[in-house]
Amino acid sequence: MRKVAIFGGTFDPVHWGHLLIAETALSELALDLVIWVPARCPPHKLHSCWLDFDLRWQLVQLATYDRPDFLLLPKEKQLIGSSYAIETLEDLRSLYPNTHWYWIIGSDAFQTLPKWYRRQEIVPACDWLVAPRPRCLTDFVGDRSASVDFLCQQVVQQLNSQCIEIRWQVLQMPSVEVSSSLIRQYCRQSRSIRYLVPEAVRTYLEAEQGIRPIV
Ligand SMILES: Nc1ncnc2c1ncn2[C@@H]1O[C@H](COP(=O)(O)OP(=O)(O)OP(=O)(O)O)[C@@H](O)[C@H]1O
Ligand SMILES: O=C(O)c1ccc[n+]([C@@H]2O[C@H](COP(=O)([O-])O)[C@@H](O)[C@H]2O)c1
Repeated sequence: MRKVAIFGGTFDPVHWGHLLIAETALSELALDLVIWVPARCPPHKLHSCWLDFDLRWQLVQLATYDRPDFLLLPKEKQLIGSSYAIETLEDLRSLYPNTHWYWIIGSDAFQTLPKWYRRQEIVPACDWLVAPRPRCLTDFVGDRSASVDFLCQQVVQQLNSQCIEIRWQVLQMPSVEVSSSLIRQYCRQSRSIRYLVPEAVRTYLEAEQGIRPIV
């Protein structure tokens, strides 16, 4: 049976943190494939995106094009309207039968799982691979991996109280502070985003969007 992970995100824009997470999942779980799914219209983000869907998709393509085990979901396969996880999974299941499914997610997004649309179906359908994220650990001192475990256990309890069982594990990787919001902030402040995003992403943004300075 094939082992495939879905990596959903807004990717506004894609950054090195995303690539590190996908790479860690691929090698730690010996996955066959990571399918990147940029959300056309993220269901839970109140603010509109900085970059439009076509550009966010194109930047993920630039960041992943040289990796045969990273597959970017073609634009035309992307749902029009809200990008609910269960609908993404249902579509991919029909394309990839005989597959064991994983879902890659940061620990901040994992904390929202007890509120996801049709969670009774999406949660048990995948193994959840949680990437530790410093921004949801600000209240903790000391052992950070223990803190991520603690946060995840709280999510498990909330799900269990809704009679939902979950299979999950924390990815073994250094936690990294980089985020799309930080990239957007740096761009607004005309600060360099070199080494925060792949070079091809940086140069494309600079050329297409006139984003400066990129020293
Ligand atoms: N540095 C990171 N460490 C761990 N998980 C991350 C990191 N960056 C993104 N993720 C996870 O990757 C997935 C997609 O993230 P997304 O595209 O929303 O980027 P983001 O950096 O979280 O964006 P923003 O800063 O706008 O919220 C989410 O599950 C998110 O938690
Ligand atoms: O299905 C849902 O209800 C749902 C609610 C919140 C987030 N998601 C998914 O979580 C993934 C990460 O979202 P984000 O905001 O961190 O980019 C993305 O694939 C979303 O479709 C899904």
